[in-house]
Amino acid sequence: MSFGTAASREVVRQLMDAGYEAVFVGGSVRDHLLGKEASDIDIATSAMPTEVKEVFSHTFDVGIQHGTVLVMMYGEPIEVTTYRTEGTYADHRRPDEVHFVRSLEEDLKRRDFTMNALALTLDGLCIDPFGGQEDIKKRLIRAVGNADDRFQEDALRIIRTVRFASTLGFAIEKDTANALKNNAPLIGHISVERIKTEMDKLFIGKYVERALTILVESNLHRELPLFPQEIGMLSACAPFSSPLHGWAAFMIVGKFNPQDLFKAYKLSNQDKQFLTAVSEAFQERLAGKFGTDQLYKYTESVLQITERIFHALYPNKEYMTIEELREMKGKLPIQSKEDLCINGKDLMEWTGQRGGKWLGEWLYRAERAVLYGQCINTSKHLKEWFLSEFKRQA
Ligand SMILES: Nc1ccn([C@@H]2O[C@H](COP(=O)(O)OP(=O)(O)OP(=O)(O)O)[C@@H](O)[C@H]2O)c(=O)n1
Repeated sequence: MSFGTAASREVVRQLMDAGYEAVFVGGSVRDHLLGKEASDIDIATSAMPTEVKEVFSHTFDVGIQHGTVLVMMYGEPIEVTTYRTEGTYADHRRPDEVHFVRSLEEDLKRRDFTMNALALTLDGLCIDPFGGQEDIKKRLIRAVGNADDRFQEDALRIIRTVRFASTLGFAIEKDTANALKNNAPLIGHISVERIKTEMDKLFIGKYVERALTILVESNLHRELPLFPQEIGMLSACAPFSSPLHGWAAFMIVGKFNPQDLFKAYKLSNQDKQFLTAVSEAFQERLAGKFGTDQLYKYTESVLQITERIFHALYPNKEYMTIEELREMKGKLPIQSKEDLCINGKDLMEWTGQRGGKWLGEWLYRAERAVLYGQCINTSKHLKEWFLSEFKRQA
């Protein structure tokens, strides 16, 4: 099975033709060996950044201080990074300095896990100085060299370990697992944005329950800004079909005030909107409210995760599957305001009155009338309904 896109293969070929070494590296090689479709193909080369720029006519300096040049090939952007070692990591996050080197092995040595320290040549030869292929076969996450060093260099790797446990279902090798526990407090050096990105990936992993257990057993959860006490409950809400479903369960199981959660993990406005809706829907569900109003006002996604959490917390209570929710929602006369057959212009025309606040109020009433079956959603029926109601109120 040949690896890489035509564009990425061409970039490797041209670097080699110019007399440099060039190989595929990183997560895409790992995923390829796992039989998964590889995305985000990275190329590493012995050429210095200035030399890479000499080989190609279309390049961009995206991270040249770290050795990365973006090469445009057949309209596709390809990242090419010079083999490098990294200096000290004063803040446990970013290296203070990088040194460009001509040796691939030196470059692979600075990487986090054996499964990520593999390189693939254009001919499909796997360069694997740290036994990454064997670990992939054994389904093991093992740090390259000394695990303490790897985590101390870059504390994000601590969360990456658990994220990979979630997405790949791999076990963590003993020394790496010990180092994970011992270095847990370093998580404090990572920005919440980065933690959030890793948690997003962790939530949608196929093995999320196992990963959540690892997180707690390694005491990593204590270092996170917020974490629910009831880990079993959180797991019971899994699997999650999107990161937001994971955060919703996290919020409800943890009994967190949504505002505290938003602040702690710096969530986006879009995330906040979704989670606020889940929080409200859950309260209504608890209060025994589940009817036309809820079906109408919440999206299928909000309803689905709310039901899932409700079921996990109250397993003996009745629960609706996504198919049932979808069917019930589908039976509503309208799905949203936009489906209403009339608009403000119609109301102005029928009454001869000018626009104003009253329009919104009457459109809302028309929406409820249709939703609750008091009027059919056609222009003719709505006109009749409206004129009689309007006259009655005048
Ligand atoms: N904290 C990190 C992040 C990345 N890497 C190295 O850089 C490569 C590329 O990292 P990234 O683009 O983040 O990809 P992966 O995390 O490996 O995979 P995915 O794309 O699935 O997130 C990794 O494979 C690994 O060799 C590392 O050593 N330490």
